[in-house]
Amino acid sequence: MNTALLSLAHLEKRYGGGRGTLALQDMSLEVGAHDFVSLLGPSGCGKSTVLKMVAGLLPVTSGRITWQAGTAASAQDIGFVFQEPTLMPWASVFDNVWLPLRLRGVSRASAQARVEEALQAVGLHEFAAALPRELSGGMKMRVSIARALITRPKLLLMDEPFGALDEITRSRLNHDTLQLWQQHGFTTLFVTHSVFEAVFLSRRIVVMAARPGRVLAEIAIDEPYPRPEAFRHSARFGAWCAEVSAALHAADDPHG
Ligand SMILES: Nc1ncnc2c1ncn2[C@@H]1O[C@H](COP(=O)(O)OP(=O)(O)OP(=O)(O)O)[C@@H](O)[C@H]1O
Repeated sequence: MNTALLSLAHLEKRYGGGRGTLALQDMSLEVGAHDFVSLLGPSGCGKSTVLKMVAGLLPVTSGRITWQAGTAASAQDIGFVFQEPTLMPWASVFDNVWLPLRLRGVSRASAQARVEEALQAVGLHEFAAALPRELSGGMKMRVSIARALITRPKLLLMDEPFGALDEITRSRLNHDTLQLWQQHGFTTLFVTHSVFEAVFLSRRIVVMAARPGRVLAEIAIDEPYPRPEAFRHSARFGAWCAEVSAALHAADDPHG
């Protein structure tokens, strides 16, 4: 694998003190530069907790998060895409994407070329003046991705970004996410409940279980990129999905 961008060592998270929920137990993971790693598991296995700790939004209870020298975990190095697009409803697509630069003091005029480039990258260059309510769910998510990438982060954190979309839009955004990832060279840490989505996208899948949140297995999806749509319908895809599903169900929780 490439040099590690980020390494998680024996991470643990307990919410609410000594007797609180053990949200994550003993998670270790190396994320390489330009890696695509998915965290896959049922609700409550601690996937969002991991992303929030990596983003520095939540303190770890124990364990360590280490960044490769020279890639300090500043907000500038990390882009975050949530399940909800979280756009400002009163602001145009352009102004939503400009926001992270604006917060850094970059004027609208100076940001123009970069915002246009980001909108072009997600296929929304004709919608710069539109308001969020004029867009479909998939288009709103594209705006959210453009906003996350506008600062050219080294690491893109995606927390179930396509879970609320219809299947066709979801497939298209899977494809476009891989294209952006290949073109721009950032690292992606992606959270999903979907075995199919994890297999289609990832170089590696971290399979997790709940109560307590923990890692069950790490599976490398040894398939070349770019991954064409035909990959989804191939026997190899089916075999990967079967392997990942088996790992996921190894810890079947009768109360789950
Ligand atoms: N702020 C909090 N306070 C207390 N418990 C929390 C908090 N946030 C999450 N938890 C608990 O920690 C565990 C892991 O939650 P987390 O949201 O990380 O899981 P997840 O795998 O992302 O779930 P989902 O797929 O439903 O988003 C769950 O049991 C959850 O109830």
